[in-house]
Amino acid sequence: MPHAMDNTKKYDLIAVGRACLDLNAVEYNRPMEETMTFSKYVGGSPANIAIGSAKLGLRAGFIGKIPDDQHGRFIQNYMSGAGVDTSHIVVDTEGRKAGLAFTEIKSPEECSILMYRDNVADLYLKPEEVSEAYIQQAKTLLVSGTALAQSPSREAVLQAIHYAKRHQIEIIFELDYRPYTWTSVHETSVYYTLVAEQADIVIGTRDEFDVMENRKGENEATVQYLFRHKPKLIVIKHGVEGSYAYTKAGEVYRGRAYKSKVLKTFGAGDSYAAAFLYALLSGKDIETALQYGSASAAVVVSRHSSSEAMPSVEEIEALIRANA
Ligand SMILES: Nc1ncnc2c1ncn2[C@@H]1O[C@H](COP(=O)(O)OP(=O)(O)O)[C@@H](O)[C@H]1O
Ligand SMILES: O=C(O)C[C@@H](O)[C@H](O)C(=O)COP(=O)(O)O
Repeated sequence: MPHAMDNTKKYDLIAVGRACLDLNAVEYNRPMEETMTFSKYVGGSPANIAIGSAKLGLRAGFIGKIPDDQHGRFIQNYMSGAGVDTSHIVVDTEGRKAGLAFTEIKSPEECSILMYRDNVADLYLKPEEVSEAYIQQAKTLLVSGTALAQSPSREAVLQAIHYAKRHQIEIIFELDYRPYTWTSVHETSVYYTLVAEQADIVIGTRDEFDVMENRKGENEATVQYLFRHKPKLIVIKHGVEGSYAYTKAGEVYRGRAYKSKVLKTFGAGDSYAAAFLYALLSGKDIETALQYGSASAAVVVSRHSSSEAMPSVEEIEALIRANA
């Protein structure tokens, strides 16, 4: 990370995409139909990553659009209380709503998410609402793939990427594939490929890279292709099987998942990304960053939420030490 030690930058990471609500089943181990109560948390993958990395001590900012209602104000207050700069979150003026993610916890292994994403404010962020001066103050720009699903959010993200490139800000692309937001896998593949080719770091699950390639692929072929373009670091996650980090120089690192008392499986990816990026941006090596990501995910899958559950540096380091 060339900018890792650049202290002239006001922000370590600015995330662009959705800040929404998670409504997590309070009664576990039963289907959604029988779940009567839900707890409210801030959610949305890039918001979770910004919150998680701020909790770890990164200076994080956020670009997105929230509704002009109680939910929008809850999101903004929570994020700002968590230490995320919310000065460039735009408030919608056209009656759009917050995205909702109801979670079902049927068993620790069997979890699913029911998303309500019609007319959601986040997908209406416009390119003219993205500030070049703000992005210029960041070491890295984290782009969520879901924000590419529809216009004008798609153009807003492409605009943000253009500003980042203009000012040599590193681009991190989190594939963050949410099928309900897209109308066609071909379209997803086109935009994912376009952005992945321009990013410095690409992070996703094996399944998400398959969506990008629109075929069932293999890690070797994926990285070989992307390394012919801009990426210099590619992280491919394989759930409980762990994850791999590939560098353009040809190194391959394996991160193993830590044992955890799993309550639910969602939140793993966002907590992994927050801690992995925290470690890299703090100047740690890739092997250590993989341990941070895995440890952070192991903590979050044992807790009820994705955002509120994000661990501290001390918790992550204690878990790594305990598994050394
Ligand atoms: N059940 C689990 N127990 C412990 N760690 C897990 C578990 N599931 C995932 N992880 C960790 O979280 C990382 C990301 O999980 P993964 O399921 O691949 O991503 P996503 O949540 O984005 O689908 C994994 O590489 C692993 O380190
Ligand atoms: O990203 C969303 O809109 C939903 C998230 O807030 C939710 O907590 C979640 O699904 C996180 O899952 P992950 O991708 O496994 O981290």
